[in-house]
Amino acid sequence: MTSAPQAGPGAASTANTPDAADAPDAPGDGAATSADGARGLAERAAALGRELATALVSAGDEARLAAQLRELAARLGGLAGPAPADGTPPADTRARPAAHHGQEPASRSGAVGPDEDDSPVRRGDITPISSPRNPLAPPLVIEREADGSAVGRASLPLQYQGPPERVHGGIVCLMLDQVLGSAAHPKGAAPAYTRVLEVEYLAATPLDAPLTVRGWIERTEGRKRFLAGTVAHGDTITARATGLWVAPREAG
Ligand SMILES: CCCCCCCCCC(=O)SCCNC(=O)CCNC(=O)[C@H](O)C(C)(C)COP(=O)(O)OP(=O)(O)OC[C@H]1O[C@@H](n2cnc3c(N)ncnc32)[C@H](O)[C@@H]1OP(=O)(O)O
Repeated sequence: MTSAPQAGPGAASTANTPDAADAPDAPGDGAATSADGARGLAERAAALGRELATALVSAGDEARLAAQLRELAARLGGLAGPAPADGTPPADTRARPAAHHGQEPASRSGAVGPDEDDSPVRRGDITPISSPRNPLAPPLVIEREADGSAVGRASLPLQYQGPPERVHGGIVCLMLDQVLGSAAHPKGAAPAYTRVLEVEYLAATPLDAPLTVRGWIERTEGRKRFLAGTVAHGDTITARATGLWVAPREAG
């Protein structure tokens, strides 16, 4: 096991998950006009995107869906605030430059990895499982434990369903990839990538229920890091995984 906070690609992908205290206000609270309005706006809009996805896949009649769409549209419009007279977006909400592909991690909360810099769009900011600004992500909130392991928590709504009432197996695997990837990056470790990920599905992973995903390093051999992890609902381990993360040779 490692004991330090991590850095690296897996880490970066998890580090943008906000602490509860740092999380944006609930969506629909009005226009995001604070100094870090771009991030707040993006995260609020992403939250509405998640609500939209849930509404679209939920059983219901068209009238009910239409009402939900109108309500969401109103809340989305409320986030944007009044349009400037000349149509120019305010400076802090302009489209950011395309993502770079550097290795530096990002952290919103500091709970995992060092604090993020102010670079435009950070790789860790956009993963489809942990990013608060990506409406595809639940998001899974990942933190580093004192012993160096990583723990992610999420409750997955209907759009993540595979078999009825169960989380899709690919999503279970995605959560494990992300959390084990975070655990694979103790502070100062070279970036490493998933080389092997084996998942055993032991029991149903329920929708709309608190899930805990854990990952830890079992051993390290040079540039190879062997990981293990679990997904649990309460005391029930619904999946477990082992994996190998490898730093490219050129990383030294
Ligand atoms: C930053 C923010 C964004 C991050 C998002 C979150 C990421 C979440 C995690 C991911 O999704 S990572 C993305 C998916 N993974 C990849 O894209 C990795 C694709 N694979 C590679 O790029 C290369 O395979 C890799 C750099 C990982 C390694 O290539 P190499 O050519 O250097 O090595 P190779 O693949 O031949 O094998 C590496 C070592 O593993 C060993 N190995 C391979 N399979 C094994 C196995 N099954 N069991 C044990 N060892 C195994 C292999 O023998 C070898 O050991 P040795 O170096 O000691 O000889």
